[in-house]
Amino acid sequence: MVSEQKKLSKNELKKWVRIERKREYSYGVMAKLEGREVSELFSLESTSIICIANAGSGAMGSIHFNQLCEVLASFEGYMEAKQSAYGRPYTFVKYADSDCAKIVKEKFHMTATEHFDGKILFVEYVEQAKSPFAISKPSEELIPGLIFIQDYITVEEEEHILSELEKLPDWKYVNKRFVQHFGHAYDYKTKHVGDSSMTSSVTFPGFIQTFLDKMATDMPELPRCDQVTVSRYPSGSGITSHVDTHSAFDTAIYILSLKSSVVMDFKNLENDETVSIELPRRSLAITTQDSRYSWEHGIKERKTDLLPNGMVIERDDRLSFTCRRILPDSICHCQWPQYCDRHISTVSPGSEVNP
Ligand SMILES: O=C(O)CCC(=O)C(=O)O
Ligand SMILES: [Fe+2]
Repeated sequence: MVSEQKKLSKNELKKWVRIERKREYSYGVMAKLEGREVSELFSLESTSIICIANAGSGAMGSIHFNQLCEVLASFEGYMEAKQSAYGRPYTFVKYADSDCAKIVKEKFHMTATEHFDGKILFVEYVEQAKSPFAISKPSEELIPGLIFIQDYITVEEEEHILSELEKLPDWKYVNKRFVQHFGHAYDYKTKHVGDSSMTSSVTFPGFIQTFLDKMATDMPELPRCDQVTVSRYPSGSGITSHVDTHSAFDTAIYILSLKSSVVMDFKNLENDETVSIELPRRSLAITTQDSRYSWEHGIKERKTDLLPNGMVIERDDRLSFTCRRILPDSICHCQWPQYCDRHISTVSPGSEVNP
């Protein structure tokens, strides 16, 4: 580096020193906010995840997150970006592999480009475990009966579903979120199959049918769904802790997360123990057994989430599919009579019925 510096003119050297100072400052801010040493933040080996240390929600005069994503998404292998919590001026971006990430790092690190009006980015590789893309594997032991599949759909499948969802008219507003119901007519007021004031359509749009067929093929032992609720959660909204009504739906409830990850809290009704897990975008969570019948699940109303590995990230708008099979005779045969609505007619305060 010293010999290279010698070749620089005085002005170039001054500029270089200024950029170096900015870089050190950005890394210092990030280390402080992450509660780590600068040396622990980044990986010297190339990885598929990069961190833009000076662009994010709290970066003054910096590049807006959406603008950043738009540019970085135009590079091959782009999968997803996660923004740190508000006030944390850095962003993590995941590519399909380290070769794709390398092209982006080499293009932008310490370099002014036309993409960002000459602004310079500081780009480093990050190890998966120290990133918000750490594999989140909620253990079956923590929440019995919960089946979790990371990356159940591909980036392309998610893109297709999201573009189809954009076209849907008539979202209904319910408790700060928006919903659409598809499939088997089901009346949420009477809790019976039949007349439905809230069902958009009893036949599924093609892109939902394709998804249901995929699940039926992959998991033939589980109930085949005939009812789908599509929910759109503006950042900051959530869903009250609840158990999907026993007598309304069959033994497995499927939740597909789209566009943004979120932390979902599960509460064991036997001892009030709470376990929070991340539902990354494109993942599928299936509640069966205890997780279906004797644990509540809900999403807190807040704009940021603390991930299991300690990272704090900003929520984006999230969409989800909740897929279920309706019990035609409304009779539940579960082994949790103490929590079953065939025995209990009242619902605990604050809970939602058939969200
Ligand atoms: O949207 C989600 O992630 C969960 C929705 C849910 O729990 C429900 O609709 O019953
Ligand atoms: Fe639910």
